[in-house]
Amino acid sequence: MSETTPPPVITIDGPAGVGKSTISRKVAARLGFTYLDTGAMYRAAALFIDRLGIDSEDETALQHALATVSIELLPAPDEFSDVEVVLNGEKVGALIRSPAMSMRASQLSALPAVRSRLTALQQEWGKRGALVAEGRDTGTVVFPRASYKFYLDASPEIRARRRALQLHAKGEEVDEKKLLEMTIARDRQDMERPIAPLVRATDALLIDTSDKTIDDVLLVILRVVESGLQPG
Ligand SMILES: Nc1ncnc2c1ncn2[C@@H]1O[C@H](COP(=O)(O)OP(=O)(O)OP(=O)(O)O)[C@@H](O)[C@H]1O
Ligand SMILES: Nc1ccn([C@@H]2O[C@H](COP(=O)(O)O)[C@@H](O)[C@H]2O)c(=O)n1
Repeated sequence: MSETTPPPVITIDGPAGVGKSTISRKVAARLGFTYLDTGAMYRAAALFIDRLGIDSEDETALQHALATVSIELLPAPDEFSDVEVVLNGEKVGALIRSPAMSMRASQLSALPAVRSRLTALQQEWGKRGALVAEGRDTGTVVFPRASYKFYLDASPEIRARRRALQLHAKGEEVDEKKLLEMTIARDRQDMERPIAPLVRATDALLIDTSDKTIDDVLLVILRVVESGLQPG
């Protein structure tokens, strides 16, 4: 029996608002890889569960409902936009990107039924072609044998500041203190859950983005990938 080599996967993990989507989209565009936003899938799953009103303690009901859910990610029109998320045929991009949905996705993503279903769906993506996958556990759990792994980090204050600027640019009202509190709370939830917590894979290259521009970070990643050397 002949073994085929799986398509290459680059994983980019890190805490909330550190720049994973921004950087991953650019890396994917530069390399011609598909961009996989695993956080968008957790957000869509949270919306799905809440709409059905399933008791999050009811593992069997969750497993049953999630077994048939359809979560599609449509390519973003350009490297600056979010992927479009289609939940059971409905475009839900605008509904899942609010700060409230960020927290809800974080709460529900700790549930075993949610994690096992979404991990399986994400691993299917990895079989179809070259990927840049970003999230919290893409280098540790989803694609432990990824070709290249990166872990982005920056202080919560810097991340909340960047998020505030981003929302401000969109004309949204911003309470930076509240954003900081939510960032810290979400990180804690994601880092302290028992299953697939946010942690740097031992073989991931740590990039502290605090004093780096987006282009600096992009350059570091592309240099590693184009050199063909494993980062870890
Ligand atoms: N190195 C950087 N320097 C300055 N701003 C940055 C940098 N990296 C990202 N940003 C900005 O920070 C904001 C948050 O980035 P982004 O949405 O990519 O983070 P994320 O890690 O995907 O967040 P989340 O985990 O909530 O999905 C964006 O406005 C982005 O432009
Ligand atoms: N691999 C992942 C990706 C995301 N999550 C959870 O989803 C929340 C939203 O993710 P964003 O990247 O879109 O902000 C996040 O806070 C995590 O709780 C995850 O568990 N695993």
